[in-house]
Amino acid sequence: MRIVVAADNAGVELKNQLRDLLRADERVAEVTDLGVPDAADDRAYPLLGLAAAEAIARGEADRGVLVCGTGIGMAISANKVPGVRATVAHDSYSAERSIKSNDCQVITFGARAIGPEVAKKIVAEWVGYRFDPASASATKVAHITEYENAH
Ligand SMILES: O=C(CO)[C@H](O)COP(=O)(O)O
Repeated sequence: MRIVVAADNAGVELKNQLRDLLRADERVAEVTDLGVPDAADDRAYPLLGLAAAEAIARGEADRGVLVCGTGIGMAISANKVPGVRATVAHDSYSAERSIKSNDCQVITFGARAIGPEVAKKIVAEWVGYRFDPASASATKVAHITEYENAH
């Protein structure tokens, strides 16, 4: 699994912790950090979120972990990229269902809303989940893709 990570300056500290966790995870083949590198970089969250989602849409990464203050702006931004599904998931069950029900490639966190240890636990679990393309949920996700392709 190849994972892209990105954050604005509100989320950079948590992003760096999650990046390091993922780099130490033997289930993860590659972790690409699109920035920001530190809190002095004040690029707005959509620039980072869109860049990460575009990397997934181009097939350069399988999944993304995005962090801003709330996680909301990153999710909205990533969802604008055709083919990419993203959500905030600050609890274990939502993170699991974001993969198993929704085939989301992107999970987002709000560094001002969740503690780092909870976020790390959720990410470690999230890496282990897989979407089943033969599941009943796949038919539902297909409606989203069909809409996207038709507009
Ligand atoms: O949380 C954010 C966007 O959802 C971002 O980190 C801060 O955005 P702002 O409240 O507009 O500064």
